[in-house]
Amino acid sequence: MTLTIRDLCVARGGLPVLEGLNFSLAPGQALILRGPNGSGKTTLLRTLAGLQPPLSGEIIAGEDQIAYAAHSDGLKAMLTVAENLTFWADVFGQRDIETAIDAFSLDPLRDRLAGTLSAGQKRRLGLARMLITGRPIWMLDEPTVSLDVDAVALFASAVRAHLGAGGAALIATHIDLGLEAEVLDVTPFRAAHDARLGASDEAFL
Ligand SMILES: Nc1ncnc2c1ncn2[C@@H]1O[C@H](COP(=O)(O)OP(=O)(O)OP(=O)(O)O)[C@@H](O)[C@H]1O
Repeated sequence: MTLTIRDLCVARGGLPVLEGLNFSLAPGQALILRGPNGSGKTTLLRTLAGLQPPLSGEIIAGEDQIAYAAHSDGLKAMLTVAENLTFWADVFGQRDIETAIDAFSLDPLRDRLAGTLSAGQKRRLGLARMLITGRPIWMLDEPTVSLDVDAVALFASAVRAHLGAGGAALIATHIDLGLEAEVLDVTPFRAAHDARLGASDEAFL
């Protein structure tokens, strides 16, 4: 299923951050989101993932197509690595956690409490969750933060495999992942009056 964005305006605290966005993401395609700090990449991803409404425009995607990995890993500290993945498998109606464990080399950690993992290990587990969702369109916000070189390579391989299986990915990242991907620089779409100019109490949760 292709994700189609038409004349989209995304906002923060009611103030436009990015506007006039038009693009699509087809099966097998990766798109890298670029732009300086504060330019609106997270706001865009959150809007596409359905966590906040757009100010205007259209997001055309089928139901339950999008899986989102935010800055935080969303792990349950008192569950083990395997239990975290099983929990998410239950949420998304999936069974297989071994593919995700293999993809992110989590087997030696499978019985460790998630709360005891290092930052990079937590990130690997958070990213492994994407495979568990069974959803075709991945939205990833700075997925490689805390990852070492080997883990970045694991992540890039997982994305490649996902694309090869007909999935798609929209990835906000400042580093080169070595993926065959188009780049969408959000800079030209920054709203004339952006959220930096106004105050808002709205926090990203
Ligand atoms: N609480 C807030 N009140 C007002 N503006 C905010 C608030 N939080 C974020 N913003 C602003 O919203 C805009 C978009 O931020 P966003 O996090 O989407 O950018 P980003 O491109 O993901 O940045 P980064 O590369 O630093 O992660 C920025 O101008 C930011 O300063």
